[in-house]
Amino acid sequence: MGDEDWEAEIIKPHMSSYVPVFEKDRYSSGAHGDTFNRTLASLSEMDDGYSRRDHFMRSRFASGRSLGNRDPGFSNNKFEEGDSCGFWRESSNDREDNQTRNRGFSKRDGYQDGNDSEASGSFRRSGRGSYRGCRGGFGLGSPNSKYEQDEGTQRSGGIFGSRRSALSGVGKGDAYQSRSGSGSGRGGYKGLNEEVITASGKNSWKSEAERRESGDTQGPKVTYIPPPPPEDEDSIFAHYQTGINFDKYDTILVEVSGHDVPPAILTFEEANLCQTLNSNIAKAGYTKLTPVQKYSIPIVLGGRDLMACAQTGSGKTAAFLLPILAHMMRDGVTASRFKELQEPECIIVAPTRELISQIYLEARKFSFGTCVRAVVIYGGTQLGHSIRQIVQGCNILCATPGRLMDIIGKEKIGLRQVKYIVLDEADRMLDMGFGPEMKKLISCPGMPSKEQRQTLMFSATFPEEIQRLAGEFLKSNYLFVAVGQVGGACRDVQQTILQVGQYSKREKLVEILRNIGDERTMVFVETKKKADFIATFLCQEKISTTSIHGDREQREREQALGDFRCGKCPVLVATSVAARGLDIENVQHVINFDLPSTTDEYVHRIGRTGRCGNTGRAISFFDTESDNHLAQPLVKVLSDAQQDVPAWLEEIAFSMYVPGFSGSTRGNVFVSIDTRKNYQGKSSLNAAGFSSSQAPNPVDDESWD
Ligand SMILES: Nc1ncnc2c1ncn2[C@@H]1O[C@H](COP(=O)(O)OP(=O)(O)OP(=O)(O)O)[C@@H](O)[C@H]1O
Repeated sequence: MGDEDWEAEIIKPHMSSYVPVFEKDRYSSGAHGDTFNRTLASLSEMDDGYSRRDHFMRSRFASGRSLGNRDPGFSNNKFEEGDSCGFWRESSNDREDNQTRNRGFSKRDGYQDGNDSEASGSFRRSGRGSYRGCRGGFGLGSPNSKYEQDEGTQRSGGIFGSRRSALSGVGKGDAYQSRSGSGSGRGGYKGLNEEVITASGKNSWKSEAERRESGDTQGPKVTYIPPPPPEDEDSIFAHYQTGINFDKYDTILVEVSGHDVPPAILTFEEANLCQTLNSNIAKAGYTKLTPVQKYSIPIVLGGRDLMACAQTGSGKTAAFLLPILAHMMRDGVTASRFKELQEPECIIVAPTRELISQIYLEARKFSFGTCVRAVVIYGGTQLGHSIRQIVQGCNILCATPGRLMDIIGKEKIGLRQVKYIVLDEADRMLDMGFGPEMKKLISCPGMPSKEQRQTLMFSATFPEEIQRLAGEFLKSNYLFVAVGQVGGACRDVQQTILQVGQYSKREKLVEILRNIGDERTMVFVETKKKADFIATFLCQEKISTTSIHGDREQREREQALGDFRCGKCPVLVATSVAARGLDIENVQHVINFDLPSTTDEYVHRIGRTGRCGNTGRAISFFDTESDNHLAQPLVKVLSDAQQDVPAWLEEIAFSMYVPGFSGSTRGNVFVSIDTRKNYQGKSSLNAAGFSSSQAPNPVDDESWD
């Protein structure tokens, strides 16, 4: 099911999330007296969860199960948090696992059971945030009575800010006002990436639409209207510089498999784009193609379906946007105008709100000066606002899955004209969490069949089992582009693994952050509660910190990202909701306070730094009490990325040796390939690219259609 598209906030009396109680002016961080305040007493209340889960639950890196909790302990410090082995027990809805856990790797451990965590089934996750400008279409301020109805018009800080400049629009004052879960009595908006807790306290697997139908709606409606992004040209084209390693992209091996592969292009000129697009590319500061762009642009221009896998931060967004826009321009797309039912030519979906907003801003940037109008809609915002954006005209619809399905259900979007569907973070979009929504999307009435549309999938990770599912969405002769090692970590990120026990993690974190100074750092933790807790703790230590996770309201999430982006809060504590896709300038460090449960998640997390040829650092805390099962795959990730592997880690990996783990297949967590090759055998490898491969036509294999 769905995404993060919950029009209504769900207020439940018995949510199991801990709700921190913030007390004004106790502690503060951030420039304008942002409150990140909570009483110590409240911290001591956090004993309702976070128990040790047995280690079977975390049996393997990449196993379908959540890898369990790491009891952070923290009891031997000035906070008294619950029982002695942990500061709280992890509640079933606290974990904010990401796709890979959701995905489940059923072949080995089976899919995770229903309500084990957010990772399971229908969760949604959200988050990614940050923004840059936008042009028409946003907001147009005044409420439209027709859609406004009783939804209210709350406005507050938003995610649309210039990349360079701080988010000017952020609402004041609440850099940290976390409302985890519902204990506050308001439940907080539940993103589509997040569990919904029903009145019974059970996780709900129903989509918002389903709940409405069944009368299972409660709580006030979401009224948040994101502020429009800046519309001046400078903001629209704001960008950061490519890094010293940008040119090294040329040396990465590229593999293309499939039939009749169009030759790669070497320059933007070769793509033969229209003048306006070329001018936008230049204004965006792009002078040279990245490898994924060299290959994907001609493939998409050639009308082919594509599954592309390239390292984090290497320009996948432009790799699909530019050729789609070029096609639309060539096909003589007409300016869309106000209509109750809009029929976009292109639908782009991504798993989190902040990511889809980022993609929207890219679409707006590249379509600047054309008649193509891009629109973004996502959960956690007022539905009427989404509708108002759409009815004004929509050629490219950027959406999170749940809001998209809601809008289609409301007949504001017709699908007959759809020529392009893009799944960004495609492995996430096809896993257990979002896969069902995506299937619904392609079987919606009016949606052109896969033979009549172009379907494009992009990600840095592409597990084989997900690739197989993707066959349902793609024409049988789709092409598979693998830049470098599929699912491999970006080599521009220097990875360090530190042995840190759970009781020492906070101390170590503070030590590292003090050394880092003001450099932008993302700290990943495993649960929403812990995100609150660690952010609070850091603020108390006078380290300006904000946080993002699925229990924060959308406005808060956007503000948190804005504060992080502009440097007001140089530390962002995040759950996996922020692991994918966020493209924030100058994130120099990623710290895995808790290791994630899968290598895919690890790769995405550390990919928030070291982007676009820039270098970055990732430090991960490895707790030998709970993380030993991760040693083997970690060694693999490190060595594949040509990083130093600590001897102690190798020893643990050796001691945990799993017969059959070769490291070369994705039993295989790390390396995926075009799964069709398993059957067909042929492909070719190109250095820096310029040849391509010819695999037998997959249509020959019945498992592929
Ligand atoms: N050819 C290029 N020249 C200069 N900058 C580029 C080029 N292509 C992309 N970029 C910039 O590189 C950054 C990363 O691009 P993008 O977000 O598309 O990466 P990605 O591959 O989608 O990453 P992730 O896997 O993390 O989602 C962006 O700021 C983008 O504007």
